[in-house]
Amino acid sequence: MDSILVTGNGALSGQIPIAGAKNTCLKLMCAALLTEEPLTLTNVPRLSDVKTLSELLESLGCEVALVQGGQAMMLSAAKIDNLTAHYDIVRKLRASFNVLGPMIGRFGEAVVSLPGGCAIGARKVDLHLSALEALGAEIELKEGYVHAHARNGLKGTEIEFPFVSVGATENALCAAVLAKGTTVLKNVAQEPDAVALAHCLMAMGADIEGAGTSQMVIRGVDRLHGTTHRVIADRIELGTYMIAPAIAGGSVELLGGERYLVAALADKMEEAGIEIAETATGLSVTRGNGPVRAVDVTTAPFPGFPTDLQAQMMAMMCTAEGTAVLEETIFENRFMHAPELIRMGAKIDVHGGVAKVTGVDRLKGAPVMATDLRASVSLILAGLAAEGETLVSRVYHLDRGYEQVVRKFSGVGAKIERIHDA
Ligand SMILES: CC(=O)N[C@H]1[C@@H](OP(=O)(O)OP(=O)(O)OC[C@H]2O[C@@H](n3ccc(=O)[nH]c3=O)[C@H](O)[C@@H]2O)O[C@H](CO)[C@@H](O)[C@@H]1O
Ligand SMILES: C=C(OP(=O)(O)O)C(=O)O
Repeated sequence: MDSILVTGNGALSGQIPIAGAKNTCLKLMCAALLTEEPLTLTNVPRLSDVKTLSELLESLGCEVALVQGGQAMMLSAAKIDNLTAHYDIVRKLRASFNVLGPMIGRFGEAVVSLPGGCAIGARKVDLHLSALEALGAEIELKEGYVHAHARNGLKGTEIEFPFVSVGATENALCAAVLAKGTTVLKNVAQEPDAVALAHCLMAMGADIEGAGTSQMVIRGVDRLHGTTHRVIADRIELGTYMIAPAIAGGSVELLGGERYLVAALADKMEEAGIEIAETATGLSVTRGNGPVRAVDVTTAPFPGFPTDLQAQMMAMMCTAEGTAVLEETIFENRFMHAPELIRMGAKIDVHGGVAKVTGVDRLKGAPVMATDLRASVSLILAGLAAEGETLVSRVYHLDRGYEQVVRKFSGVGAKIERIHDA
């Protein structure tokens, strides 16, 4: 298994291009199953998750072709000949469970393994299933698989989610676009990923009102057609690289970054004393000479502070002035980076869903282990300003969500290299 070696190397300076959003792209790829016409995606991130989901779609009979060096993808679901999404692929990423909505919507039948993804909590799928049942699907759980049938097709209805779920919103939306009649989805996710999915579906002929608000009204149509859709910038990659100069010092421009994607993070970073400015080509982030102040953060659905940036924020707070309280409200087991940061000299107390981080002057490099995707990158961030060498092992987690991570960090002056396992 490869590792990444980071050596604290002082202030950063330069530009980092932000890739297309993983969590948007994966859901758009699933939506290709809704039509026999080709869906073309551009600004596709070159990530192992994209490759894994391509393999899953291919196993169903979908044709997937990458062009432009992997940055554009053509998907054709004209000849779907298998309606079972197998455990050996679905277990690798959570987003693969989102083939269920499109398959039941278009074919009235689907067998999908219960999902995997980062081990950050129980991550139930009850909301996905109850939404599909409300639309008329019969659901049975057998040997780790969801068996869904809608022999007479799905019928529009009103569904109110008890709390916000991005994945369940997206699965229900994809199932409803081809259902008979009108579906009203209440308390839906407003994450840019879910909004982008709705916009792509609308470009494919779906009739959807209210994307980006807490309620969506979907009037079912008979069929969808193909389109070309550009994947929006990855707000989590953007937020991660925004935090880099806040930890290491210096000034970095994030090309393609837009403030609305990371407003909750940008507000907190400004409160901590970091300067953020919108430029003609993206967002620039500068750490001046003053200290970084501790700021409290509570994760919440969009437009709240994203759970996917909590680990990176914790890395930033490790050397801030004062004590920061970080509260994780989305996933019950998402502080696995804390013990690793403590190995680097951080002062962190975790009790349930709350971590108290008291800033120290400097972290010290250490061998650390990546436990999940965002935890991995938080250790790299911490290593940027640590004294000596930080060796982050198990970087396969990182490859799921960060393309060309070594090139992007070293492009702004970080001392970082990938050590390939012999
Ligand atoms: C609201 C939120 O921040 N969602 C994040 C979540 O999306 P993802 O779609 O993976 O998760 P959900 O938004 O569905 O989950 C939100 C919460 O609801 C729970 N839940 C979800 C579905 C369900 O059927 N039953 C249930 O109990 C989950 O365990 C979690 O506690 O992880 C992604 C990857 O880290 C992030 O990009 C998303 O921003
Ligand atoms: C946890 C993530 O991915 P997944 O939902 O696939 O585990 C993530 O994108 O941060």
